[in-house]
Amino acid sequence: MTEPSAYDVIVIGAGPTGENVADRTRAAGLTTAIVEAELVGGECSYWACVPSKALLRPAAALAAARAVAGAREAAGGRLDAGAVLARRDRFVGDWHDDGQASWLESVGIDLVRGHGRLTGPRRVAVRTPDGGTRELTARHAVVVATGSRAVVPKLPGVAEARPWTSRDATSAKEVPGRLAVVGGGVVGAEMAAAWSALGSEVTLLMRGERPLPRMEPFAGELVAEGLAARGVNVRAGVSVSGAERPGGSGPVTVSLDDGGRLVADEILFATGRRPATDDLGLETVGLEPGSWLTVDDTLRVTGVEGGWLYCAGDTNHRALLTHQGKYQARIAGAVIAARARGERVDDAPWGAHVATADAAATTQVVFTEPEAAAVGLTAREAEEGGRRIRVVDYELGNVSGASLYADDYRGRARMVVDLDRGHLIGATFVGPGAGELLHAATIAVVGEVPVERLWHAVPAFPTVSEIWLRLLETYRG
Ligand SMILES: Cc1cc2nc3c(=O)[nH]c(=O)nc-3n(C[C@H](O)[C@H](O)[C@H](O)COP(=O)(O)OP(=O)(O)OC[C@H]3O[C@@H](n4cnc5c(N)ncnc54)[C@H](O)[C@@H]3O)c2cc1C
Ligand SMILES: NC(=O)c1ccc[n+]([C@@H]2O[C@H](COP(=O)([O-])OP(=O)(O)OC[C@H]3O[C@@H](n4cnc5c(N)ncnc54)[C@H](O)[C@@H]3O)[C@@H](O)[C@H]2O)c1
Repeated sequence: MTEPSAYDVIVIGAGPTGENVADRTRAAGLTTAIVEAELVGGECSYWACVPSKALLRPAAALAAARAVAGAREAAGGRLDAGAVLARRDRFVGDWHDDGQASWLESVGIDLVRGHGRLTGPRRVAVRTPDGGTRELTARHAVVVATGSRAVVPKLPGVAEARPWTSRDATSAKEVPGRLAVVGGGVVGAEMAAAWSALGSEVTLLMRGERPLPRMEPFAGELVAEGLAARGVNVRAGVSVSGAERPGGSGPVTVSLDDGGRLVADEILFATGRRPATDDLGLETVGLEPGSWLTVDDTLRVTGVEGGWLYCAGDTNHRALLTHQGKYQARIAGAVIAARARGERVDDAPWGAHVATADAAATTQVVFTEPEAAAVGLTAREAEEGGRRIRVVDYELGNVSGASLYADDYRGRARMVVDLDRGHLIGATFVGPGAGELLHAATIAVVGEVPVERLWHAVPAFPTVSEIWLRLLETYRG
């Protein structure tokens, strides 16, 4: 038997999070191996963020031109679905990871291809593609960054009906004639928007009243209106009870709990995620296989003796977003390096070694038409957390910059101010291009900038950012 390869740090999973942890630990001088079972770059690069945004962007560009008289007349045609899919394919490198793998090599991170499993404290065994096993040991830390997988509910006939998950919805090579989308979360809303723009007849089936239930209610309302205006049949308050695709081919018949039926060519389940931890050897270190891993603010998994196990990205369930995973990765890399060198860990809120923003300032942009962008707490979350708040709303269409940006611009903004602390703790912007308004709000929340000081941050005329002036004027009364 060959000796295990010894590293300072082993990262399991080379998605955006794993790559960034490895980059930080090797930059700190720690020898680092990264284990990847599929493609370096992870779900985000090949079956999630990147292909979904590549599918959505052409529709947004066309909608932007159509929203301006004069340009509208030049933008009368339909999207070229073939060209959109080809552009998506280029963005995902045709599902090859050579570029990302050679970047790992160029910076001195060892890539071990195969499925990684913990076999005990600081030990990882990798089942390699040639059927062999490689044993690795870590002097300082093992980091789990294995991400998450789509959940498909166990309903009668659904598995046999070969449903789409987000992987199929982002990698499909043809536009289905009719697409049923189950679930009104972010994946459901974005994929309904993308495929309807590409020519599918889309029905969005949601259990709740509106899409995007985690955002301010007006976000879901405006996004539902936007989807309906673009031809999506948005059906609220309905649950799927089963599906049937006789012989596994041809159209799928979807049964609904109100007794109704729906026939589609494909059915997408966009019904949430589960952690990719079921075959990870968690039981060998006293943890529950298949569970989300609980971490402290330094990203160290709680309840593991010796404190050598870390978890960042989707798998810790703090915020299932690429940019938050990468933020956690930067923090985890710094913490592991500090502990390895025996340095003091700066774990006060907003310190160098804690992911404080996960709880206080998570950001998200939903790339529907209109876009919905949010940072920090919603009014409801703030109230449930016992904060004394003031909520200020303003119609984005009443800002001159917005009316120049698009005719009949429709959108809304909200800021949530903590009255005891005197600064923003949340903000939401919904409207065409609203995603680009978000970072100013993020800086105000993270910087805890007093509202009175924001009065001196003068937005340029005539930009949509003048929304800030209007929100502050409304706040002052
Ligand atoms: C359709 C869709 C669109 C999205 N759009 C956005 C967006 O626009 N913006 C955004 O911020 N977020 C978006 N997300 C969320 C985003 O994709 C995830 O938050 C992100 O991918 C998480 O990164 P990660 O590195 O934690 O995990 P992943 O990207 O899932 O990477 C984990 C990696 O670990 C590997 N792995 C798993 N188990 C093992 C093992 N045992 N051994 C070796 N390797 C293993 C996997 O193969 C994978 O490569 C989207 C998600 C979906 C589904
Ligand atoms: N632009 C972005 O930032 C972006 C885009 C896509 C995904 N993501 C991230 O990926 C994660 C996964 O997204 P998602 O949309 O799959 O999950 P989600 O948890 O956001 O939404 C899933 C939705 O499905 C519903 N649902 C669950 N079971 C159901 C059932 N049996 N029938 C009907 N509805 C059901 C839930 O009520 C929920 O509204 C999210 O946390 C999101 O943050 C981000």
